Amino acid sequence: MIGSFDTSVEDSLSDMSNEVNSGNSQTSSIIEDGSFMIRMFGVEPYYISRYMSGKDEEKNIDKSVKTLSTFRQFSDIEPEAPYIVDDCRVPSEWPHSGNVEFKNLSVKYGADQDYALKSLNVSIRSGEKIGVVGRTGAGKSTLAKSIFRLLNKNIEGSIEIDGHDTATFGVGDFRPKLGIIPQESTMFRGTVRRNLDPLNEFTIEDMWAAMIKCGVAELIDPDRKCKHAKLAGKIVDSDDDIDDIPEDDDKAYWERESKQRWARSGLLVRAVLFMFDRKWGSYEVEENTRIGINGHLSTNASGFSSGQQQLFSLCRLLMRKRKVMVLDEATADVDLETDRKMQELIRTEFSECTVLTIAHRLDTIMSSDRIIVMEKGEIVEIGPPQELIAKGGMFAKLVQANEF
Ligand SMILES: Nc1ncnc2c1ncn2[C@@H]1O[C@H](COP(=O)(O)OP(=O)(O)OP(=O)(O)O)[C@@H](O)[C@H]1O
Repeated sequence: MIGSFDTSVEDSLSDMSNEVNSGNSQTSSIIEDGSFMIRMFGVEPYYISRYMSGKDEEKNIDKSVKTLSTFRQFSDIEPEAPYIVDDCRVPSEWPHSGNVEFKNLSVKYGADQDYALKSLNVSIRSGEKIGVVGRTGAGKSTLAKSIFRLLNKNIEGSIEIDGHDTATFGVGDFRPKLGIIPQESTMFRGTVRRNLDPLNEFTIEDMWAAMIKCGVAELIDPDRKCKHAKLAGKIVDSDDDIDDIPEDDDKAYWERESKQRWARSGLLVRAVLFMFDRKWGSYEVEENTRIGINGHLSTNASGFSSGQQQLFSLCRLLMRKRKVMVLDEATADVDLETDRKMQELIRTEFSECTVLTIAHRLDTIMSSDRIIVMEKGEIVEIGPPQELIAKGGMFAKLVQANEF
């Protein structure tokens, strides 16, 4: 996952920091021993010696000191729960149904702080779609974090998934078996492919199919040129002659294409292109473009809006369907129309999965099987949305005020 050490240590740390924030267990476990990294890269002694020798320009020194302090921050991170528990490994088929049970779950962020969740008791059936609502600070995200055991201490009670208390498993064992779209989507420096499939688990066809379903294919293939986008049949007419279309990662083709275009262009056009953009035509392989599955995202988000980044997160989840999934404000940054399409997609694609959807927007959760209404860390109402509205309680008031 942390594959960009070749670019610069600082970029990698920034990527890793994002991954940790998004709950990536693999990275968390790697950085939990920061001193190991310092030893591994020899960064601290290296920067100190450069700093002391006074040969660096001021900006390099600043960068070095910044990097050093980043390392120190990582080395201060407290190790989380064991990554793997040898005598309690996750069964290969777990979770097989997706029943989730919160039993007397209480959570605090610190020993001297108030409970953020208070004695939660709720059973969620396999395949149920649950909307979780409540005002700001009600405890919705804490509930999501608890499912992934991102809060390790000050937890009382248990969360059982298909009869197994998740606290008995190593976090590195069980987290990958569940799916999440966190509040803040993460994109990494590198190719679109790396962003969708950092562990090289999927085919190009899987990626295009997911991107088309989530409506992001056109963001990375605006001219509709990539073969697999065409093969997926939704981007261009089906009677296109696809034999002449290259593989997405056929670098030689695109270089040839680029030269041919150059050769075909008239003198005047060539002069203009030469002056303004010598790389015209180099399509899939051009550095620092986000075009095509091998297009590069030059910075973490590379010009994608936060809503578009959320759609990419949904793509990842679509490829890695899990029996239990949590969507924490996963479509909060997209417009209403796109949100509706995404909810429809979630209902059809994840029909057999248990999905907890945390949302402020009424529309996002109205078609849920049941709604959990939270207030000050407690569940104050639970039931099908229409029943709750008819009951005239807190959910009805929230709906009335459209205030989530
Ligand atoms: N990292 C933290 N450290 C200490 N307290 C926290 C932390 N994160 C959340 N809390 C507290 O826990 C309670 C529940 O917060 P939580 O983020 O779960 O609410 P929420 O319902 O998700 O809110 P929002 O709708 O604004 O996202 C709040 O009182 C909040 O102040």
